[in-house]
Order: sequence, then C-alpha cells, then structure tokens
Amino acid sequence: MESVKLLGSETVRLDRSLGRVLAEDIHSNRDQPPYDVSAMDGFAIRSADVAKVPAVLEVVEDIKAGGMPSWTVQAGQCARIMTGAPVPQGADAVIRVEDTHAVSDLRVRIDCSVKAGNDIRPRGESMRDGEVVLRRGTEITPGVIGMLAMVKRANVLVYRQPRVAILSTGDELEGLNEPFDAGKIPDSNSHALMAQVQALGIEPVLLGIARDDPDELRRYLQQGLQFDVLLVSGGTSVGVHDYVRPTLEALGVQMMFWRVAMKPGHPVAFGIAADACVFGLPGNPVSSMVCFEQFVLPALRGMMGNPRPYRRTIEATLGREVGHRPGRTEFIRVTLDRQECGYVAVSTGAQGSGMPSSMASADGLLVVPSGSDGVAANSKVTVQLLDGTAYQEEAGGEW
Ligand SMILES: Nc1nc2c(c(=O)[nH]1)N[C@H]1C(S)=C(S)[C@@H](COP(=O)(O)OP(=O)(O)OC[C@H]3O[C@@H](n4cnc5c(N)ncnc54)[C@H](O)[C@@H]3O)O[C@H]1N2
Ligand code: MOO
Repeated sequence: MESVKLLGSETVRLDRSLGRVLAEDIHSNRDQPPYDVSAMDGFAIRSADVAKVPAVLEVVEDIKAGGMPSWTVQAGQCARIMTGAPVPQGADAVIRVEDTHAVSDLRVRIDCSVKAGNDIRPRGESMRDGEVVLRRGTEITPGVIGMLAMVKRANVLVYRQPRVAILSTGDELEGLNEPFDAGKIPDSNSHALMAQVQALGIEPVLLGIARDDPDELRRYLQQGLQFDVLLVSGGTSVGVHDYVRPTLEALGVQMMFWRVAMKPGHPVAFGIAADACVFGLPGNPVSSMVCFEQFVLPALRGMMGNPRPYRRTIEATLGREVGHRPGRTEFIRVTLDRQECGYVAVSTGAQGSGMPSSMASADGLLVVPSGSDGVAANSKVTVQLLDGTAYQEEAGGEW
C-alpha cells in the first residue's frame, strides 16, 4: 500500500460517478429546505389554539408543496398544508391530518395538543448554504449521488481510475475463442480477474496469453508496463519456465516482494516500475483470485483515493471443523448462512487451489491464522466478505 500512488483527478458526469471517490470538497449552494416546511400532510396551526382540545379551527387556505401561503394564520385559524409546503406566517406547528376531524369544508376539529415546532422542518435543516456537505475522499455511493444532485452537481471531480492490463502466461493455455484441444488448460484466469476488476467499476484490457518463451513474454510484459497496473498470472513460481519475475526485473521492475506465507497464493509477487506496478499472481485459478482479493483490490481502491481500501470482515461461527497445518495464513472459501446466533460459515468443499468451484460458490474467505493447528466446529472465526449480501434468515420463499 505504501508503494502504490494516488492517481490524479478528472471530471466525470454525475451519472458515471458511482463507486468513484471525490477529489474535491462539495459545498451546498442553498439552504435546504429553503424555508420552514411541513413534515406532514395536515394543518398548520398556532399551538396556543390547541392547548385545550378538542378545538375547532377555521381553515383559511390550502398550501401545496411548490405553492406559497398568502395568509397569516390568526387566532382560531389554520391552513391545510401538504408535506414539503411552506409553513404560513402566524402558524408555529403542524398537526397530522390523522389527528384531526373535518367538521365542514372550512372547519376542522383538532383532537390533540402539540408543541410549537411540531412536524415543522426548519429552513436549512438538511443543509445550509455554503457549508461543506461532502468531503474529498468520500466514496460515491447512491446516497452520495443523491446529495450531489441536491446541490446540483451535474459533474464532479473524482480520482482517476487506474488503467489495468491482464496477461496470462503458459504454453498449456487455450484462449476462450481458440479451437478446442482436450490436452490444453482453458485460460480462465484472464476472465475471472477481468471480472474482479470490473466489479470495482474499472474496465481492464486483456492482453491475451504469452507463451513460455522469454522473448514473447518480454514483449507482452513491455506492453503491460504501459498501464498503471499489470496483472500477470502464472509463471511466478520456481519452475525452470517460470520466467515472469526475471523478465520483469530485466525490464527495470523493482520487485518489492515474492512469496507470502499464505495459502493459497504462496508464490505471489509484486513489483514497481517508474509509472506502473505489477502483480505476479500464481497460476492456479483460486490462488490468483485470492491474491487479487488480498493485494490487488486494496491497491486499486487505494489508487482511486478510497480511504477504505480493504474488504470488510465479519465474525462468524464455524459450522464444520477445518484442519490446518501451522506455517501459513490460510483463506478457506466458505458459504455464510444467517442464523439466529449470527452467521455460520461452512467450507465450500475441496479446497485445492486448482478447484475453481470452491471459489464460485463462496460468500467469503475464512481467515485461519498461520499458527493455528485447526479450528473446531462452533469456534468464532473471522470471514472476509467477497460481497455484501446474505440469504434470508429462515427463508419462507425461494430467495
Ligand atoms: N517446487 C515448487 N513448485 C511449486 C510451488 C513451490 O513453492 N515450489 N508453488 C506451487 C504453488 S503454491 C502454486 S500456486 C503454483 C503457482 O505457480 P505459477 O504461478 O508458476 O503458475 P503456473 O505453474 O504457470 O501454473 C500453475 C497451474 O495453474 C494453471 N494456470 C496457469 N495459468 C492459468 C490460467 N490463465 N487459467 C487457468 N489456469 C491456469 C496451470 O495450468 C497450472 O496447472 O506453483 C506450485 N509449484
Ligand atoms: O499457493 Mo498455491 O497458490 O497453494 O496453489
């Protein structure tokens, strides 16, 4: 995280800004609401008139949202008022229509007393003219979009997104659109990684498959280093054809780390060049995706200015024991079920790093500390979420 740079900023349209991070403070350009308004459909009254109830009041006018009152409410009078309409002069409270009873078109009986200020939203309650309503560094969520629209920002200054390239390596790989060859391994990593990047709102570029040939690999890596971030999968380990790291070094990349005490993903590598950073992700499909979650995702979010780069973790109860040999932090793919006691985490089954099904059905990654020698059922565990939704508790329906 220390090695990745915050990118510059750019102006984008509000309707293209979801998921980005504000690169400017946002100021309100008016008082909201612009005057004291009613919070309810009902009657604008003088609270002194309803100190004793029931009280019958004369209705002097109807005030709609978008209209303006034309009368001052005098003693014994009231105005019919809609939610969001300006409170008329003289009135100091609103009473909900449910707490009243129409006596005639022009007379209403009030059945309960209210204090001054009741159901009135004072001018500037939501925001005051000139005040900072959103700070630089705020992630743009749907709620933030609503506030930006409220201050009429059709365009906003946000941090730039990294340009991301994805490269797969290996003679054994067969591209998605290449002819079927039963002896080959389909290149799934390019596509799974692409989707992980897309889930952050970034559109990456697939460079394709580089064969295990130093010259070809060098050309591809050179191309990849033109991007802000290069993700290379395969060829990071210690096999004689694992050329990725030495070739990167020959191209001037400074390797910051290689091999992490984690499972899966042990051979992961990371390096920086003048204007790019490179992740060498292990070839096994689950390893590359788990390493993306641990390293690439926080880096990409950090580069986009997000002050909350990491995935959320939750505490869960382990449904079925898991074994572990001390030495590496292990990320076990689990499903999460919401039960009365909270979330229950259960392993998705065979956990080999070449078993993509373990990842496809996972809600999260159970984090087993490196020193653990196994976790018993019913233990409290930490689960890193892969997304933010859950099955419905005791679902009556299908969802
Ligand atoms: N002597 C050692 N051998 C290995 C070690 C080790 O520490 N010492 N580590 C193992 C671990 S752990 C992993 S993970 C793998 C990772 O190795 P590489 O990053 O060099 O990956 P490859 O050898 O190229 O491929 C591994 C595996 O994954 C398949 N693969 C590769 N790319 C793709 C792709 N784009 N889509 C789908 N599948 C892919 C590849 O066919 C291999 O089966 O090294 C261990 N070995
Ligand atoms: O770390 Mo490897 O990623 O176990 O397959």
